[in-house]
Amino acid sequence: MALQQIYRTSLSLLTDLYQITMAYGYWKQGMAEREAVFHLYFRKNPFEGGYTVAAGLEHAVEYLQALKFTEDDLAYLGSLKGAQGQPLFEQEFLEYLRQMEFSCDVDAVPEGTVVFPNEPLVRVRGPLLQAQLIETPLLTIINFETLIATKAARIKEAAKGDTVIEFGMRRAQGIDGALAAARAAYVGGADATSNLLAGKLYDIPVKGTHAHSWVQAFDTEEEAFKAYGEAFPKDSVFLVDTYNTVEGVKKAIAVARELQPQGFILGGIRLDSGDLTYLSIEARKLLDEAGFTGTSIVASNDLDEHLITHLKQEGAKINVWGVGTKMITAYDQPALGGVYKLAALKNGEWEYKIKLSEQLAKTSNPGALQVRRYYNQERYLADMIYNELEPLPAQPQIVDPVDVTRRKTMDKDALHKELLVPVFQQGQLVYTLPTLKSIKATTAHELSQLHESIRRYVNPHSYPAGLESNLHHYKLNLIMHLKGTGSEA
Ligand SMILES: Nc1ncnc2c1ncn2[C@@H]1O[C@H](COP(=O)(O)OP(=O)(O)OP(=O)(O)O)[C@@H](O)[C@H]1O
Ligand SMILES: O=P(O)(O)OC[C@H]1O[C@H](OP(=O)(O)OP(=O)(O)O)[C@H](O)[C@@H]1O
Ligand SMILES: O=C(O)c1cccnc1
Repeated sequence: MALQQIYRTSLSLLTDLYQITMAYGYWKQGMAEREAVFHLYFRKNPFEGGYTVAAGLEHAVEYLQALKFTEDDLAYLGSLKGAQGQPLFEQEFLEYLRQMEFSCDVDAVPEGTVVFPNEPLVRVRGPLLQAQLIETPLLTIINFETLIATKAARIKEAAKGDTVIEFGMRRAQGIDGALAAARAAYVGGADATSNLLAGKLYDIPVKGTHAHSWVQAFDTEEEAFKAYGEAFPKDSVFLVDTYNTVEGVKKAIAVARELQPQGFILGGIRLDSGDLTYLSIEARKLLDEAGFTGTSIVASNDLDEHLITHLKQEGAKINVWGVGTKMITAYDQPALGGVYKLAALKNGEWEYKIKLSEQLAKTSNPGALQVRRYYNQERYLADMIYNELEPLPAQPQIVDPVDVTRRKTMDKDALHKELLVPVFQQGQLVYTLPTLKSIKATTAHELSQLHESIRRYVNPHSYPAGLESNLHHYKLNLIMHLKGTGSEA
């Protein structure tokens, strides 16, 4: 219950006011218990990339498990006044909220899974009032963590097997921005964090070096290195760029030699400014010549996947990457833009719902959706978004979302997996939350199943993911019906 521990016992008011006003309205209309289906999905991969890494489910589960209005919450809601000073909500409604127990079915894509636009990451089916109420917090949690996990995956990919340490806490968007992002970065690919509380809460390995102030606090750089080396004879990484980087490396080597008889091991040096390619090459030469071939070269300073790729292409001799601001804030795209849309409502029979949009691609999808991922021994082949409430044809076609005349015919039973798995059934948790380490392993495996051309940064290929053709046609007809333009031929 990490989030609750940090903040407070109830997060039930962590939602937009309009969720509660709609809840009140549904309750008054007698619609509160009508069965509804909502989907949480995004429309575009972040960072102009070719994939997205799902994250945040564990926090979403924690939130849903604790969804209960406390006396304090209800007193606050009871104190809210409308424009004429009248109470906003009737006492009887507050009583309904007091008795409310979460009873939805929730299906979701496990954390670490690679996902693509328009695929539901979470599907909620249950009483309309409840399923609506949880829109905002689900989006808050899943949007942010998925965004950061994706950024971290890109950065880890650029590092090509080198260690990546998340150094971003000081630049994060507030406290939870630091904690949730540290976890998401680990899910995506970071190997460790400098954030101690995240390390404790989530069991993420913690790592670090020292700051420039440590060096400044001593009369000379040598004294600073020596003092740090005496404190940490087996775990020292010296920051060498406070005054002159090349001289700093030479001093680090001299101190390491001096302390060697006492069993000192120089774990690494860190570069935090200047030309990281040139300086790392020079540092590597000096270290190797002095016999410190196992000493790591850590680099930090505004790094991201593009700069890391560039430095590697230039031949930089860096093997540990400290990445802060650009990873923890998803600097080049600060929000994922995931949405939560009503897709079906029961009125005796299921009625399918869509939200119209100017563009077909932005119009939401009706039904109770599942994603079937076809794959072979080597890689993932294609994803089919289909309506679980309707039968699947034996040879379903996947419709290309960009060019609807392009179709891919699949054998329904060809090797596949369903991405959404049961998480809550009638409000009861039925999902065993994987450990963070196994989620991280899932991410690495998932990424390995994507063709390189989908993982590249510049103009990545788009992975084939589209609607099953019956669903596609149903959607087109519904759009034409709602627009009053008849139906598809
Ligand atoms: N070889 C390189 N090619 C491209 N960019 C580099 C290279 N080496 C370093 N950089 C990047 O150039 C930017 C400027 O670095 P520089 O150290 O000159 O300035 P700075 O960040 O203001 O330094 P300081 O931390 O001392 O204030 C940083 O984002 C750094 O990561
Ligand atoms: O650059 P980031 O990816 O965010 O990584 C974290 C940065 O935080 C620290 O320094 P800080 O930025 O506090 O000071 P500095 O810029 O003067 O080194 C560290 O030395 C890194 O440079
Ligand atoms: O341990 C480090 O070197 C570190 C930690 C946070 C931010 N920058 C660097």
